[in-house]
Amino acid sequence: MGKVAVIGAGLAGSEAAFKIATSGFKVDLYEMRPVKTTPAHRTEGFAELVCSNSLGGKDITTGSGLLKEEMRLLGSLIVSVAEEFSVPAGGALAVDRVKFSRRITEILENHPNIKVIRKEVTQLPEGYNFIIIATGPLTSEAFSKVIQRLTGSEYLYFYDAIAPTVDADTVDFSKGFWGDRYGKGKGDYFNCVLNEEEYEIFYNELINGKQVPLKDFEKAVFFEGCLPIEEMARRGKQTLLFGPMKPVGLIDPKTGKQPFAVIQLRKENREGTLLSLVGFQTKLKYPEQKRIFRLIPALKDATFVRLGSIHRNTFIQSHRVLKPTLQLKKDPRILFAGQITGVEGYAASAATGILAGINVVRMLKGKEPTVPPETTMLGGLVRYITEPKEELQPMNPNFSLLPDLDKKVRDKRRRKLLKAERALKDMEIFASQWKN
Ligand SMILES: Cc1cc2nc3c(=O)[nH]c(=O)nc-3n(C[C@H](O)[C@H](O)[C@H](O)COP(=O)(O)OP(=O)(O)OC[C@H]3O[C@@H](n4cnc5c(N)ncnc54)[C@H](O)[C@@H]3O)c2cc1C
Repeated sequence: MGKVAVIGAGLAGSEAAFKIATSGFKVDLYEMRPVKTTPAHRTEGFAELVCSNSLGGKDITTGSGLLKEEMRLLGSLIVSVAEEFSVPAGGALAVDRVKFSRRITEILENHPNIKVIRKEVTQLPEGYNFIIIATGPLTSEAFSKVIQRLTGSEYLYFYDAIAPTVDADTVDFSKGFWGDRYGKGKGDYFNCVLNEEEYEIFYNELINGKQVPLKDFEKAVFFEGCLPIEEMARRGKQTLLFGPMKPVGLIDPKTGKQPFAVIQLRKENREGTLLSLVGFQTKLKYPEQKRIFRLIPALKDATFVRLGSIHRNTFIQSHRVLKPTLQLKKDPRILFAGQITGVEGYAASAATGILAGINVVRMLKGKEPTVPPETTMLGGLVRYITEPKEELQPMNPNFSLLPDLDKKVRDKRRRKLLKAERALKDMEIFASQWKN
């Protein structure tokens, strides 16, 4: 029988170890807490929720709700324990975080196939047939260096500067034009145009917007390369016009002139259904981001599918180093799961842990590793993080990750419902067949 190590007993590592153990295989689960802790964790419990106590919405017409339903079909430990200790939270699955983590710890510590080893892993442990790395966004420094050696240093990020992303369907394309600066490129940018007066209003709101207070461990100096947009604006009224809002090299076809200022939107996925605001990473509070960015004429009615943020986050460039099966291309006996792969949020991290566990079980049985169909949220998510692109930014589950099944259906909710039903049907088949 093969030997498996799972490193990190967070959301992803707990799911992976549980899947392997309940499939009848032995697994060593390494967790460094309480011997060494992270700047965000407070306890020694497994699957500790470090911030919000919510695992996101339950409605299957939301990306996060659909993903959790798929996880349930795959026998998720996190989802079943979350339901056991849920607390009222409207449409969201929120939990009593202490009882939740305590129960998961109990289940894993008492499982006959799991051996828990409480120590910081500083080298890749030897003597294992398969290793799952699930050390999360706050991977210890010593182990980050190991990952860096495994993936190549240029493929490991330590800070995460996320720019807001909007649903392309909600952008007013009459308030700007497509084009690259100096005509270089393939026309992947949409330029939202602002005149002087619009810029003035936007600028004043931006510098006075309410910011999220920095947590102690985040009080790092911002890199010049990823300054929050409002920080940059505070350096002077002209700074943005020479930075991310510079209009040079762009001619508005409507006026034949260079606009006063632009905000560029870049396609975030192949289909172009998601567009991100280039260079607009921010520490503004979420409601402030929506209010202020909707002052940009083209974004007046925009739906934000992701809001901007900057925080410490260790993650690999999965699209360069991982297969969709979550195996390291260079060494397929090593798999990655959780936020370190570039997915974001409790549920998405846990879901990738289940997939890593499934693939290790398959390989232990001498079978090829697998990926859920692309019509499922988990299938869409792992394809998204591993498909070729310029750069990876952490990704939440979102409906635009799934192929459009019926473009003719106008009603958005109905289209989502159709996608969700199809996803669940396909996941049910996958869940019943992955063991074969
Ligand atoms: C400050 C902060 C706030 C967040 N808030 C939210 C939120 O509100 N909602 C949300 O959905 N998501 C939030 N996230 C994201 C969320 O934490 C992650 O998506 C999720 O916890 C990731 O799961 P994971 O299993 O990948 O990592 P974790 O849950 O972090 O698990 C990784 C585990 O690995 C252990 N470990 C690290 N290095 C080593 C080592 N060398 N040896 C042994 N063990 C090691 C850690 O102790 C930890 O237990 C937040 C993240 C951070 C950092």
